[in-house]
Amino acid sequence: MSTTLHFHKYQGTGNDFVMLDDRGQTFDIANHQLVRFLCDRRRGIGADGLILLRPHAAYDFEMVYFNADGYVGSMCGNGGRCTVAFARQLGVIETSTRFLAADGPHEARIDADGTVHLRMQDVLGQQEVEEYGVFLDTGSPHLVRFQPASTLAELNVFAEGRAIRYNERFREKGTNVNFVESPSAPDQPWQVRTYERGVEDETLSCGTGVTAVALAASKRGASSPVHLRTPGGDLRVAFEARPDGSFTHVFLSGPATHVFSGTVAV
Ligand SMILES: N[C@@H](CCC[C@H](N)C(=O)O)C(=O)O
Repeated sequence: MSTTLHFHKYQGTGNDFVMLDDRGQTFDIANHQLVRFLCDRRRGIGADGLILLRPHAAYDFEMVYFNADGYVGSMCGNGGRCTVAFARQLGVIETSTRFLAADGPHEARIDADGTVHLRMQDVLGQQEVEEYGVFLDTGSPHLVRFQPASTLAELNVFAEGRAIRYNERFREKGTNVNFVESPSAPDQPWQVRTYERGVEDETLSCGTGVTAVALAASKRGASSPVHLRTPGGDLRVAFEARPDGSFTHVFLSGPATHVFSGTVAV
C-alpha cells in the first residue's frame, strides 16, 4: 500500500539533502532502498544525502545522516549546518543548539543573515599517505591532494577520485578525496573539488572535506579562518592548532538554505 512522505529539501553550498522531521521516529533506517529512491535525481526527489531529525533526551535533537547509496554515513558537515537551519524552521531551536551526530555532540549557532557556524569534533593531526597526499578524519575520512596551479578546473575529479577511493589502500572503508589548488594571491581562497564516498561522484561541496583541506593547508601557510571556494560556493573554517599537531575549536561556517518542501508517494 502506498503512502506519502512530507519532506524538506535543503542545500549548503550546493551539497543537497532530503530532510525529514522524524521526531515520531517512524522512519525505517534499515530501508536502504527507500533512501536510495528519495535521493535518486531522476526517479525520486534527488539529493547527495538524506537526514533524519530525531528527538534525544540529552540534546536538542539527533541528526541521522544517510549517503545517497542508502546507508547510514559518518558525519556530514554541510548536512549538519542544514539540519541546524531545519531545526530552527521547525521551531525546535532558536539561534543556538547542541545536537548529536554520528561522530558525537556538536554545538552550532545561526547568525541573523542565516550563516550557520558548526563546531566540528577535535581533529587528530594529519597522516602522510605516501604518494596519495595527506589523510585526516574530520568526522568523515578525507584524503587531501594539493594540485599544481591552474590545473583544478580541468581535472577529471570523478575518474581521479574514484580510482583512489577504490584502490588497495582505501577500498575497504573508502575515503572522500579532495583536490586542492592554493590561492593565486593572498586575498584569494583555497579552491577545492571533492569526490564523495557514498555518493560515488563529485559533489558541489563537502563540509567535512573543506574542513580537512583547511587543516592540511595550515601546514602550508594557511591561517585561521581559512576561506575555501568550492563549485557550490564559499565556506570558512576556523581552528586552533595544538602543539601536538591536533586541532581544536574547529568551526565550519557557511549558508544553509531551505529550497522547497513537498510530499512524495512511497
Ligand atoms: N558531504 C558531506 C560528507 C558526508 C559523508 C561522506 N559522504 C562520507 O561518507 O564520508 C559533508 O558535507 O561533510
